[in-house]
Amino acid sequence: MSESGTSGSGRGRGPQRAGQGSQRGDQRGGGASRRNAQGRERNRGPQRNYTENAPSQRTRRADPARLVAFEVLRAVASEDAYANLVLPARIRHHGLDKRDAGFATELSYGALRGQGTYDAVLARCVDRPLDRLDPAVLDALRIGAHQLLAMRVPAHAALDQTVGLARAVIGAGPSTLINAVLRKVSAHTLEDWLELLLSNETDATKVASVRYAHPEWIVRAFRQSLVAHGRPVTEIDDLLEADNAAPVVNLVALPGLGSLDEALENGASAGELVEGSALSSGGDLGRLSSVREGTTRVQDVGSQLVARALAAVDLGNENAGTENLGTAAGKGESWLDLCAGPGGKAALLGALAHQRGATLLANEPAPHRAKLVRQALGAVPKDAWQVRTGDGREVGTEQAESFDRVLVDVPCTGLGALRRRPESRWRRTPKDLTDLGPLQRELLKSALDAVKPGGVVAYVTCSPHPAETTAVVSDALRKRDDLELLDAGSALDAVSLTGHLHAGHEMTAQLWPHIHRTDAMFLALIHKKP
Ligand SMILES: C[S@@+](CC[C@H](N)C(=O)[O-])C[C@H]1O[C@@H](n2cnc3c(N)ncnc32)[C@H](O)[C@@H]1O
Repeated sequence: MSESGTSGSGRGRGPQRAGQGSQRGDQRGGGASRRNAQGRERNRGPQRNYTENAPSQRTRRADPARLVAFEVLRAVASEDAYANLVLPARIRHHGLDKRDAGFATELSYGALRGQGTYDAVLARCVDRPLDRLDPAVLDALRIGAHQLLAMRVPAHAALDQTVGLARAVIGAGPSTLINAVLRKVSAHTLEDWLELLLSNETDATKVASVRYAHPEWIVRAFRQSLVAHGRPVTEIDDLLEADNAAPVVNLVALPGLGSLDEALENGASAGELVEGSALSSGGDLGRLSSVREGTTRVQDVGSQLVARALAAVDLGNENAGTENLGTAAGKGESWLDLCAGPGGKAALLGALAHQRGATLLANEPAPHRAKLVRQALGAVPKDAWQVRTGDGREVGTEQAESFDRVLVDVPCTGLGALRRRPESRWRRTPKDLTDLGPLQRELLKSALDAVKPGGVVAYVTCSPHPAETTAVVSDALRKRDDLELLDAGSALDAVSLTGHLHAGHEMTAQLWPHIHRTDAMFLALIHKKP
């Protein structure tokens, strides 16, 4: 299907751009593409050469990779599905090879992330409001727009294949509309479209919203978040842009149990922010025996840093101390992970607890997630941990003043991990913030009740929003006089390899995708006075 053109896809600001991949093309004929090892179609040229055929004479077959992307978008829109769960299942179902799987991933994630920008473009090319289009047609248009505006796909291939897909799965009538609309889309580059759409727009929030494909409320929320955590508001563009890049995959070797050697021998590179971490080279991690055994796990570096920071707090006990004190530090301590599912931080904490002769109770109310916690802890010797399936709000009264270290990683909006969940920015609403606030406060209260005098609670969210970070912590501190904040920025520095993350502000700490290349993880360390 692909015909040659010349290559070129400039880096620009806007929705996810396909990076510069290797130019080794796949030379299969028929419906197969000339995709490189990253699944990107090669030889995208600035010129727009269309086949002369009318839509009815063009391909009627759906290219399997595009079909997978279409099915992912449909499941997200009509079944409230999560793209990261649907995509692997659809890839398996259609038997895509590595290149086509890469292409389908980039196409589905990119079309979902960039939806706001593409809808603004499409609105200029369609003769009716977008919400009056058949939702399946709109998804096909979004897929076409992403190929035309942000991927290295030749325009004729993007058009032919998207129209072919529409003919095969939606019908002949809609494919004519899709053909006409995508031709209009292809008349300009993304930068030219943004210029056309935004040159007369004076509202900076609207500009950022369309340019970086984020809802306006999130643009405003991120500005507030930057300010709340002591960062210049001028970083907003970098922050929004970081959300549109495909996230790196980090690995953690469970301390005392796992090793990164195998991952490093297979192309991973050593992590620069925290010990025991590596940057995956991609591909199927299941080929690594250490990953299959569960002693090496996929985990964002931000999560690794906050878990290690909690474990490293010097509680002033004879036995407790920093990791450098070796296995005696923390001996005999009880640790609690109050909101543990699916168990990423619990696995790291469990391994650290085992190393030090401490024990971990991991709590999770959702039975299927509690099962995931057990699986995550599977590589850690069983005498070091237990899983409780129940409401974390009850632990504070049931097991008052029982734990030396408590992690309370509360359910949150996930605004700090938008790059991982391509659809979530369009699903979340400001109401989620207000709905989650009471639960976050009750869980923190339970954690503070459950910790022993002299112990420490780590309040963690994967969101930088002040409503679910600093406001929750200051409310808790206002209500009691037996609490004090420890310096979370210094605690993160102490467990980082660089020693200076510059994440701290007014005793709490905030990591950022555009600064630290981690999820936007928030940490407050609250010490209960002895
Ligand atoms: C942000 S996630 C925790 C992530 C986890 N710490 C990890 O690193 O894998 C929040 C968890 O809190 C759980 N949760 C929801 N309501 C809860 C409650 N009332 N008590 C305890 N946990 C709750 C959710 O099911 C979810 O698994």
